[in-house]
Parts: sequence; structure tokens; C-alpha cells
Amino acid sequence: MRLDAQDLGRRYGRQWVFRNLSYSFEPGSATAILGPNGAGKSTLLSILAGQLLPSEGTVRYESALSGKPVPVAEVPRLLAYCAPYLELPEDFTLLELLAFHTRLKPLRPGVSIPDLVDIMYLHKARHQAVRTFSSGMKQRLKLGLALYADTPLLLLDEPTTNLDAQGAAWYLEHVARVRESRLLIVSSNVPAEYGFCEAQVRITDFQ
Ligand SMILES: Nc1ncnc2c1ncn2[C@@H]1O[C@H](COP(=O)(O)OP(=O)(O)OP(=O)(O)O)[C@@H](O)[C@H]1O
Repeated sequence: MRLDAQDLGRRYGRQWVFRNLSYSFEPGSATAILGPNGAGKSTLLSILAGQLLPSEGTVRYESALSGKPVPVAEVPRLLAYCAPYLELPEDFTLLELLAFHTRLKPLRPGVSIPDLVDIMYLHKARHQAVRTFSSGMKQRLKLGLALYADTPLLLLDEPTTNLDAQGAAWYLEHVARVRESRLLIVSSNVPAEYGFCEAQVRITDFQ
């Protein structure tokens, strides 16, 4: 997947969050979106995900395989997105949620639901309702679902939110395992969670 942002701007009321943001996200690349609290990182990620309309400018998606444009209606199927404001259906047990979710968004080839439970080290909680999970367990679940989804586009908003040191190391290990040949965008202001990204976009350059 290639993603091309052209002259993007977003405002709420009269207040512009950013303007004139143009950037090409190349297939297989990892890019960090950087900026302090309130700079507009989540707003930009939501626009790139096709979930929020820009106030001006365009986002174009292109298949890396065929070189053909991808209609925005196709993007949800090709996208894995992990963000603090995206909620899980918490009344499900872990195994129920994984069965439901993977029907809509299959896992990478060779990874089964039991494999993913082990990867997320949530085996003991497999019959537990997700609403009873700790915040770190929920974050490992959200990340596990995104990292191990079989999608060419992976967007991670503040990925180590609520993770302890072991969880943060787990995130780095698994993002390294799954990022090959995907377009990865990480929004962050924590250097440890985007250190592997070879490119950076500073939102404050567009304000
Ligand atoms: N729905 C909304 N209505 C009005 N203003 C909004 C809305 N969503 C975001 N904003 C404003 O847009 C600006 C950017 O918010 P955003 O959440 O994108 O920043 P961020 O860089 O992700 O912040 P953080 O690091 O704190 O998560 C903020 O000033 C915020 O108040």
C-alpha cells in the first residue's frame, strides 16, 4: 500500500489543527507522526485511516502490488488500526472476541487464534470477559489484533499506552516481526515506541 497525502488541513470550528500537510508514505516504510499533546497526531491518523474527512486536501491510496488506486471504501478491509479511543466489545470473553474479530479481519497466514492468545500472553484470561481485563491486558489485546491482522496498512496511535516495561518490550519485538512489506505509521511522543521508524513527520511543521 502507498498512501499519498496532499495539502491536508483539518480545523475544528475556526481553529486549524494543521494545514498544507503533504507527504508520501511509501510501501514497506515505517513513519512516526510526532508532536506534543494536542498537536493533531490522532486527528491526522484518523484522516489517513479514512475515518475522518479533512477540511481541505486529499488522501490517495494505491496498491503496492498493482499500482492501481484503492477506493476509500476498500480501506477498512486493508487497515489494522490500534488507538486508545477505539473501544473493544467488552462483554465478550477473549476467545469470543477473537472469533468475532477474525471473521471480519483474518489473522496473518500461519497464526491461529490460540497462537495469538499465547503471543499476547493472555492464556489465563481466555474465558474472561474483556471488560474485566486490566488496562495493560486490553492494550496487548488491541495491539495483538492490529499487529497480527493480515493487512497491508498498519496504523498505531500511542502504541505503548498503559503498557509496563515488559509490555513495551513485547510491542517492539512483535512490531519488528510483522512490519515487513506493510505500510506502518506510528503516532507518538515517546521515542522508545517509534525508534525503529526510518521517517518522521512533525505536525508542528504544518501549523
Ligand atoms: N471532535 C473535536 N472537536 C473539537 N476539537 C477537537 C476534536 N477532536 C480533536 N480536537 C482538537 O484538535 C486538536 C488536536 O487533537 P488530537 O487529539 O489530534 O491531538 P494529539 O496530538 O493526538 O494529542 P495527544 O498527544 O494528547 O493524544 C486539539 O486541540 C483537540 O482539542
